[in-house]
Amino acid sequence: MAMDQNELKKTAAIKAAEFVEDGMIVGLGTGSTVTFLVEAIAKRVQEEGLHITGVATSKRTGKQAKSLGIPMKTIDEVPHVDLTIDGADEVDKNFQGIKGGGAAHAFEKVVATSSTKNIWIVDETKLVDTLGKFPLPLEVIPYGSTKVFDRLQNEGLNPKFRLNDDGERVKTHSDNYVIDLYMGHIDHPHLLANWLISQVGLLEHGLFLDIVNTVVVGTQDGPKILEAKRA
Ligand SMILES: O=C(CO)[C@H](O)[C@H](O)COP(=O)(O)O
Repeated sequence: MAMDQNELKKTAAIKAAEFVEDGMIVGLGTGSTVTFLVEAIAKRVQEEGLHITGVATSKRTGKQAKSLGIPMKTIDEVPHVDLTIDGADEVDKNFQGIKGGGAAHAFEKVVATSSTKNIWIVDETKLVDTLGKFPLPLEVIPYGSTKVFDRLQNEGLNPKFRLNDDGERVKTHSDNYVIDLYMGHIDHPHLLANWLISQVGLLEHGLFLDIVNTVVVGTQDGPKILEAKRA
C-alpha cells in the first residue's frame, strides 16, 4: 500500500536522525517533518545514550525536544552548531529551497547559517523543477508594513499578509508579520533574494540558497539521500 505524505515525511526524518553523532550541537528545525525527527533523535538519546545538545528554531520544537529528554540550549548559548536538520516547503534540483510555511524562517535561517552542515528532510512531493509554486514567505516588521506591502505589489510580486483562522495577521516569535508572495515561479532566486533583503522593514525571506548539501527524501521506495555536487 502506498505511503501517505506523513509516512513519507516520517521515513525521511528517521533516516536523517542517523546523521546525528555523539557530542554534536544539533539545530532542530520546525514543522511536521521535524516533529518526527525530534522523536527519532530522542529515541537515540534514550536508547543509545547519545549525548547531544539541541538548539530549537521555534518554541514548538523546543518544547517537544525538552519534553522528550533532549538537552537544549538557545542559539546564543552555543559557540556554533554542528548539524542542523530541518524541513522545507520546496527544493529544486540545485538544492535551493523555500522555507517558512510555519512562519519560522527567520529563526531557522539564523540557526542554519550558524551550522557547519545542513540537511533537509522532505517528502517527494516537495521536489520541484522551479521554485515558487509554494508562496514565498517574508517576515516583515509591523511598523510601515503596508509600505513594504505596496512596494512588493508594485513590483508585481503578488503579496498577501498571512492570516490565521480568525482572520488576524499571523505573528512570528519576534512579533512580526508574515507576507507571502504568490509568484507561481521564481526564475532568478538569487536576484530576488538580494532585492528582497535590501528592502527596509523586510526582516527575512524564505529563500534558502546555497545552504544545504544533503536532502533526505521520503519516497515510496524508501528514504533517499541526495547529495549536492557543489562544494
Ligand atoms: O519552513 C518551515 C517552517 O517555517 C518548515 O520546515 C516547512 O514549512 C516544512 O514543514 P512541514 O515539515 O510541516 O511540511
